[in-house]
Amino acid sequence: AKLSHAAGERKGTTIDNPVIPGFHPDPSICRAGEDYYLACSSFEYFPGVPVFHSRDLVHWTQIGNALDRPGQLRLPPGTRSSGGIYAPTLRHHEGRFWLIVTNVSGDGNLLFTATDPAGPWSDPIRLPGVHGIDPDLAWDDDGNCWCTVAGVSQVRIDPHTGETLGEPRRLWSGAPGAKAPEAPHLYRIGEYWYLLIAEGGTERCHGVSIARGRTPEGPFEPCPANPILTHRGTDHPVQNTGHGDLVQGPDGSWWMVFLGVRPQGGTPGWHILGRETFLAPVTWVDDWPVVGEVSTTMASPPWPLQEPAAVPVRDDFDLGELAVGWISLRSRPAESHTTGERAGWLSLHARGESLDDPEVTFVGRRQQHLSCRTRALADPAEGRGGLAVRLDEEHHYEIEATPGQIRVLARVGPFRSEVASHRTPPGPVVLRVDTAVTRQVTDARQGPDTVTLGVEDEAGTYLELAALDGRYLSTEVAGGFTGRVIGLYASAGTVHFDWFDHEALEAGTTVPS
Ligand SMILES: OC[C@@H]1O/C(=N\O)[C@H](O)[C@H]1O
Repeated sequence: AKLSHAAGERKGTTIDNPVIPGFHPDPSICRAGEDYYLACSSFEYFPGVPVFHSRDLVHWTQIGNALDRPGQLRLPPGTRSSGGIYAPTLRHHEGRFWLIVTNVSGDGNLLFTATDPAGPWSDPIRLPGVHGIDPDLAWDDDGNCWCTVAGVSQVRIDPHTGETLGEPRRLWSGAPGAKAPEAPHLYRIGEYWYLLIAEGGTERCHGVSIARGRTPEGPFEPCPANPILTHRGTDHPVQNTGHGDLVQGPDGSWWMVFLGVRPQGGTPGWHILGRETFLAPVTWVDDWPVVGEVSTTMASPPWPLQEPAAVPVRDDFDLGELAVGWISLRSRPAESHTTGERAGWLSLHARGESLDDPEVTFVGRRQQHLSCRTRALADPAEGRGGLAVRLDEEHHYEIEATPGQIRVLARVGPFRSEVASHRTPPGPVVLRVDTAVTRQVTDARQGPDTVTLGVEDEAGTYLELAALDGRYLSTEVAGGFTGRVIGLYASAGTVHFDWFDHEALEAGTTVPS
């Protein structure tokens, strides 16, 4: 089942940015005819490397995950949160799709190919001679394949065998003293080879710079206007902008996808959805790219937009397999996640004893809306489990059901607490989590949002059990490279879930603070 994102709705002549909201960082994009494909990093989550399709660069539908077999994606239990799969590069060359990515939790740099980006992708081609993260692929007219990595260095490889051909060479590494030159992408555009990089690190100082040369190996001269994109030192609503990739639009114009965050609340601002995928127009001056204005509402590209079908609010697990947008932690053993054991229900069998455990049976969706409501019908008769908002093993809030009892639990760093407890009649129960962004910031100490957790009785009457400050489930507090994932878990025995609702809450929907 495909998951399409209603981002970028056309209101008059504007579209919304980010074009792929929620934790979709390190976007890499390629064009194949009239189709666009985009891949993102995925860290400790399985399946890995979500792949999206678009015909208009504005509306993106997730069509699969490139790494959806254990043989492709090994994330052993020791894989730390924000370890695992770092930034990918996705390219289309000679009728084939190529994906190169780093698994920093063991396997290093890996190359995958496919004829259809929705999958299946190949088993990994290992690249033992390629050292460094953020590997890029580019081919020259002589058929040489150049692999460039963060730092920035480059080596010629045989993409069919993974063999490195020749010694790695250092290339241009950004402005003198630039921190963390990474996310290199090499392009042949017109008479130049361009080397695009990110620098400054993926936080508030992030930016994009570029250099050009006459050959894929350089030498490269830096653009006098570097960085060509950064919001460092500004109070722009979109921060941490960087890690870009260039693409040509249907009309030949140029565009950049890149990551950014939307801090909420008072000062310094906390981002809760992770690093999201944004789009910006690019024009050329003296054969140098100039990135257009970045905003959360931008002028619509000058071509017809192709809006996909809206994402259904309810997933009722009737499809016999989980939709592509569902992600689990590090692995998804068939025996712990079943759809069909109880017809039309998702059955989760516990492994770890709580969300503190890297092996916990958890399956969730990336939170994509600043304000949203998530509900699920859970039957805890044979176990213990519920609905959680997770950032990592040390930062999560959950509402947990056992037969006849509901508890709200919170873990923030070293602190664990049972925030609330409530007796319920035996049988299935509707669990609910709302997140509501702080709209009116009247006090700099206000957090980004409020997370409320509660239950609905048979009549649908909602009983709120806890309202928690969302800053503790933000990257500014927890660190890391990911964003919130809202999902279902079992921490003992078996818990069955009949359905899962996830929907945006209208702006201004208030939940008590
Ligand atoms: O997103 C994970 C890594 O973080 C980075 N920059 O901060 C690299 O470009 C990504 O590979």
